Parts: sequence; structure tokens; C-alpha cells
Amino acid sequence: MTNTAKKYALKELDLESTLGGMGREGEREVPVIDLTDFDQRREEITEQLWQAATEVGFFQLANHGLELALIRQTFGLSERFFALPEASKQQYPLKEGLNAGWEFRSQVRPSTGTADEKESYQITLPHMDDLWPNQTVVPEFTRVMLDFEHQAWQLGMKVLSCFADRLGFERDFFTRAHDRTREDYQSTLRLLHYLPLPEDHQMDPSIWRAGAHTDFDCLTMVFQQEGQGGLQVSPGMDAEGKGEDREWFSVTPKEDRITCNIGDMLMRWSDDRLKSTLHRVRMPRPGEYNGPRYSMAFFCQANKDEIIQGPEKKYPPISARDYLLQRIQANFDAVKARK
Ligand SMILES: O=C(O)CCC(=O)C(=O)O
Ligand SMILES: [Fe+2]
Repeated sequence: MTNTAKKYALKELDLESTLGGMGREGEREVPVIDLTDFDQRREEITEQLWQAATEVGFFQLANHGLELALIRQTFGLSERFFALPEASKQQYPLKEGLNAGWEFRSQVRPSTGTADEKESYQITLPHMDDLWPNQTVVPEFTRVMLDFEHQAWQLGMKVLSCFADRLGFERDFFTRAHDRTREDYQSTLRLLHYLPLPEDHQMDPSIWRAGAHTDFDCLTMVFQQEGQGGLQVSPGMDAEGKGEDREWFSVTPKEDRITCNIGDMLMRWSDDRLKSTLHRVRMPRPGEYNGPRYSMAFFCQANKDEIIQGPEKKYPPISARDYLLQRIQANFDAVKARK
């Protein structure tokens, strides 16, 4: 890794490791972008996406064209998967560094130093060979997940095509960079199950369902269920307000909306114009719904061999492979440094 690259990676993490505290809670709405008549309204939608992504880094898609029935069916299968006995889920262990397979309470964030209170199952197409539960274990699982992954990808590419237009790239630039048919494809569908809490649980300020973080990818699309809140956002990576001064606002889940955010990879690819934004999932407080929380996230992450460089060449070119390795390593070092 070059020194510049190292400094860049650590700059993000230095900040992140000061962000484990509660901060202050504020009221703010996430911009909602209506994709109705996308082809006819492309220019107007592009403008709205650009504004949301440059100012907040978070937005919700309405009338996005993904069938509610499919989203519900996918959630149902996710619940069935997580309801399997532990010994059964252990047959699909997470492949280190490949974002494929099942993990339980293993993701430690630099912001908290503690493991997220969750389990997840990740689908990254080229690495799934021995990781699918078969027809008798969870009927229809593979077929539906593949269909959902494909449709989520298509929608993600539609959104990214608007950013490509505004950045001065060819319209299909990001679609080519996230080619699903290639061996170096590394976009991921992640099924998430945040663990339910016991009735008498005590609030521990160091424990989070997902500790504060930014995503590593280009664009994340999160599907949530109504009544299962907890996602909070804090725009302005470089803003004053570190630690306890920082302001966080909650995103209210709506089943027909997809909550999207920009990740670090697209921030770099846009010479920092599109903002990768801090977010976290907080624990329910006493008196709030404390049952399980299910969500699904699709991470549009450019194929490993793609070269990331913005139109203004603010940063040196780097392959998506090296960029991610560097982020993962820096995360690892930051967690170790906390110990
Ligand atoms: O579950 C959610 O609402 C957000 C998940 C998330 O931020 C992530 O997995 O990166
Ligand atoms: Fe995230």
C-alpha cells in the first residue's frame, strides 16, 4: 500500500473510532425520490438523486418497480433460513474476504470495538457453490434469492446510471463495472437478522445492533420492515460534532420504500462529491419493540478488476480489489488498536 493510500484509509477510520457514543438525536427527513415513469423523467430524477447524494448521502426510493410480493417472499425465506438450528447454519460458513456464507455475532466495528448483535447470510454470486441450503432445507431459497439479487442489481444499476450521467461517464459505465457474469463480480446481497432482546435487558452503551460505520461499496440499498426501526444516520463526515456532539436522526422503515446510501467506493470515484454517510442500527430501549429485526441489504460493489478514479483525478487510480483489501485491513488494524 502506498503512503497516500494508507493515509486516506486511516483518515476515515480515525474519525470512525471516535463515533461509538450515543451522540444527540435530531429530527430530519431522508429525501424520498419517486421513480415513477423513470424513462420520461430521467433528468428530473437524476437531479433529485444528485442533490440527495451530495447533501445527505442517504435517500429513499418510492415506486421503484420491485414487486412488494417478491420483497415479502424474500423476507419470509430469510426468516426461515435464520430459524434453522445453529448446526445446520454452520454448514454454510462465511468465506473470509469473499462476503459469502453465514456468520453469527462476528462483525466487530472500529467505532465500538464490540461485535454487532446480529447474524447474517451473504450472497456473492461467484462464491456460492457449497453455500446454498437445498430444497429440503429451505424450499425455493436459491431460486428466489437469485431472482431478488438480479432485480436489486438492475435497480441499483439504474440509480448508478444517473450518477454516471452527472459525473460525465458513459451512462452504462457503472453497469459494466458491476458485471454480474464475471468471476470478479463482488456485489453482495446480505440477509440480516438482529437478535431479539430479553424482557429485562439493561442498556449497555457499548452494544449495538450495528455499530456506526460507512459502507465500503458504491451504493447500498436496504430493505426494512415496518415496526422494526433502529437505523440512524449522521450526515457530514467531516463536520464538527465528533463523538457526543454528533447528531443522529432515525430512518422510519416503510415496506414499499428502499433506503439507499452512498458508500466509500463511490465517494472516491466521484472525487468526494457524492457523500458516503455514517449510519448505525441502535438497540431497542426499554419499552420499545424488542423482538427480532430483519433487514436485507444489497451492496453494489464494483468488480475486483475495475479501476477506480474520478473524472477530476483527485486520488490515484486503484483497483476495486485493492481498495477493498485496504479498507478491510485498515478496519482490522483499527479494531486491534482499540484493544
Ligand atoms: O439493517 C440495516 O438497516 C442497515 C444495515 C447496514 O448498515 C449494513 O449492513 O451495512
Ligand atoms: Fe451499512
